[in-house]
Amino acid sequence: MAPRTGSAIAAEHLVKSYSGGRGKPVVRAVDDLGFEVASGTVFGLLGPNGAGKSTTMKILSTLARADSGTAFVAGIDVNRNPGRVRRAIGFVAQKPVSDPNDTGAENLVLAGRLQGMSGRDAKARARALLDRFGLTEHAGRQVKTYSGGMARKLDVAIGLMHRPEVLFLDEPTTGLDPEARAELWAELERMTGAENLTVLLTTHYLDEADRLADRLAIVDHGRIVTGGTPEELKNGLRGDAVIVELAPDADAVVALAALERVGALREVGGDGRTLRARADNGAATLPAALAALEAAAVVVASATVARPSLDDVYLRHTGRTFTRAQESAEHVLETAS
Ligand SMILES: Nc1ncnc2c1ncn2[C@@H]1O[C@H](COP(=O)(O)OP(=O)(O)OP(=O)(O)O)[C@@H](O)[C@H]1O
Repeated sequence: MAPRTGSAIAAEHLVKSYSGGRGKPVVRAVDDLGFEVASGTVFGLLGPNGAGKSTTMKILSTLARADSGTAFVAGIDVNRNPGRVRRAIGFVAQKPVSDPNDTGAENLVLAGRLQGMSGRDAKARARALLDRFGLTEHAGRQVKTYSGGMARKLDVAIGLMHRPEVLFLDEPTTGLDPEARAELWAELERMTGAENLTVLLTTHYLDEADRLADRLAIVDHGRIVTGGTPEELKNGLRGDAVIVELAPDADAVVALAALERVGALREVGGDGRTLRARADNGAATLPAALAALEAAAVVVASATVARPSLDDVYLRHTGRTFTRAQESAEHVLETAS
């Protein structure tokens, strides 16, 4: 496959398996996965822990080799020319890369020098990036004194030192508090506009994908289950979500049957005490839904109507809510550790 003009990333039929270790089955982390990212755009890979996002990113950034499939990054074949790909990309991993005992400015200049920049160029670029990320007044402080949000911004700046064409951001805001997340989102939005960068972002936060990604792909069990702009994905669902939270002793089976009898509701389903359905006009349908539940002697704790969210998109394509998928992935990780 040759990359299409205008696409900064083009991946096709990628497969990567890991041995599960002593007597355990092989894990197919990436399973026939492919997508394209237009130059100068932000593309999000959204999925719960273990979906295969990091493995995909590692293949595209040459840190891992696919068992099969092809991938071009910045027009370069990752299998044939990994060295050239590395020079064209920046990679911001989940773990910090800065030296905690050096200052922010020292970390940036060192990163630039390692990438082959002259001392003067590295210092000028470091100054510009410190300014862009609001770190100028902290430039002379050791990184170990930075807050989590500041250290994360520095990691992104380090990834940008050598002016990459494509930036990989692996779960950029995991572990940050809500305020630091919001601040980093704003910085990332400004940065992508100013640097004419292509960004591939992985995240398990629905709101992060919704806010930052021009287009996104939802990944589940190593495969892309659906993709598009956040708006396209949400509009594809037609109608509002009607969400009913049952009281603790309510019978969920009886409640589901009652909702299924309401003509204006479709896709009625349940996840524990939370029941969900779709309706063309959620607000107009809610009274009938509540009346049906009352007639069936089901006690309701709360009921809401919402415009479609990416969680609804995820549910439609995978059969489970994102929160449930994330919880079960975390359970697997805890059991394994
Ligand atoms: N080096 C490895 N050896 C064995 N199994 C691995 C390895 N790396 C990843 N896996 C497995 O491959 C699957 C996909 O993992 P991957 O890290 O790509 O998912 P992810 O969506 O990025 O999740 P996370 O957000 O937790 O990083 C998981 O089942 C994981 O346990």
